[in-house]
Amino acid sequence: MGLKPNVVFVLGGPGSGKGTQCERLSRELGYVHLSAGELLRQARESGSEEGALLDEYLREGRIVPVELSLGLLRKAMIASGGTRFLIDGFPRNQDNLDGWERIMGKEADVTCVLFLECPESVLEARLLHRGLSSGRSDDNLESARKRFRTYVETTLPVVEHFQSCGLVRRVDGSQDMDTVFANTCAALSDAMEREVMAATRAQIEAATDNDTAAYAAMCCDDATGAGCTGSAAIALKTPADVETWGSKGASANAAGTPFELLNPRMQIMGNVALLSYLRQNGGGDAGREAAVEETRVWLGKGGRWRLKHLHCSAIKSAQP
Ligand SMILES: Nc1ncnc2c1ncn2[C@@H]1O[C@H](COP(=O)(O)OP(=O)(O)O)[C@@H](O)[C@H]1O
Ligand SMILES: O=c1ccn([C@@H]2O[C@H](COP(=O)(O)OP(=O)(O)O)[C@@H](O)[C@H]2O)c(=O)[nH]1
Repeated sequence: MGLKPNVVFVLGGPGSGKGTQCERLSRELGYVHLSAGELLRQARESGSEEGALLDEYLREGRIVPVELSLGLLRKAMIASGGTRFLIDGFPRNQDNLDGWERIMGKEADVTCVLFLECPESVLEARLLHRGLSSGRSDDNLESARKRFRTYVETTLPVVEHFQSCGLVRRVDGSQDMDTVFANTCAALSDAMEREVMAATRAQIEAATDNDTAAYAAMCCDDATGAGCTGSAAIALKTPADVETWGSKGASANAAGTPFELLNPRMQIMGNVALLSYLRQNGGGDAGREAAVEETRVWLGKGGRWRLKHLHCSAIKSAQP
């Protein structure tokens, strides 16, 4: 099975700093940032037949039907080629949430919901200030107040829904930008750890399926592997490299061999993740059981996690 896209929803009142934080998170942590509002504004400008309708929705701060917003988001997700997304300003109401679950529920995993909390007075001041240069038809006092009401009435219940699922990470959005950024990074760390575990599992599954192309597609251009090859680090870039790596006995796999990752330890430093674990290969057939100590260094870049380095050392006897 391939790697499902991982999604972080970023919610908060109008002007709470969603776009500002997402832009920096995408740059520094390697996510693809998609703003539902921005995609709708682009669609409005594109001269499509929905343009006039969209203009009214945006000006009034009303939430457009999910078929439209989610259609744009889904198209942009596919076009990006990424697997790690910050989806900014969506889902904003029950219709959005139902649409997401119906259309994307099985296609993507929501790893967390980043929620920027900010009092209305701060939001209002920010939007009026943004209105001096944004050119947005909704950055005025009247629209701002309507958008805030919509946010309270329809978006907060969505946040409560995610809260009951244990997915919400709250951050005080009223602090200065650097402090908010540091707090959002901390709030995202467990979601990033889950992304890295999922990427690791997907890559090992590619190995056990002998899918060298899928394995290589998850590697950086300068990726290397070292350890039980008995030699210096070798390149791990192309499917042929992956084949060589496997033929040196590095992976101790047979096609479809089940495996377990025991005692995982992870450290995330910006867009670098370091993961060590004991891989127990099992299945019980033909004496292929073996344990391998592995360390994977992953780099979050361009909307994906890519393997930078793999070190492994086989343990001769898997059983204590
Ligand atoms: N922490 C902050 N402190 C002060 N101003 C901020 C902060 N975060 C964002 N802003 C400013 O407030 C305005 C709204 O931020 P933005 O990121 O566009 O919000 P949103 O996407 O939630 O509507 C922008 O002009 C932005 O520069
Ligand atoms: O999923 C979405 C996201 C945005 N919008 C519309 O786009 C506007 C602007 O949203 P954005 O997130 O860009 O800005 P914010 O209001 O958070 O500053 C909203 O008021 C809505 O009218 C929408 O209908 N559906």
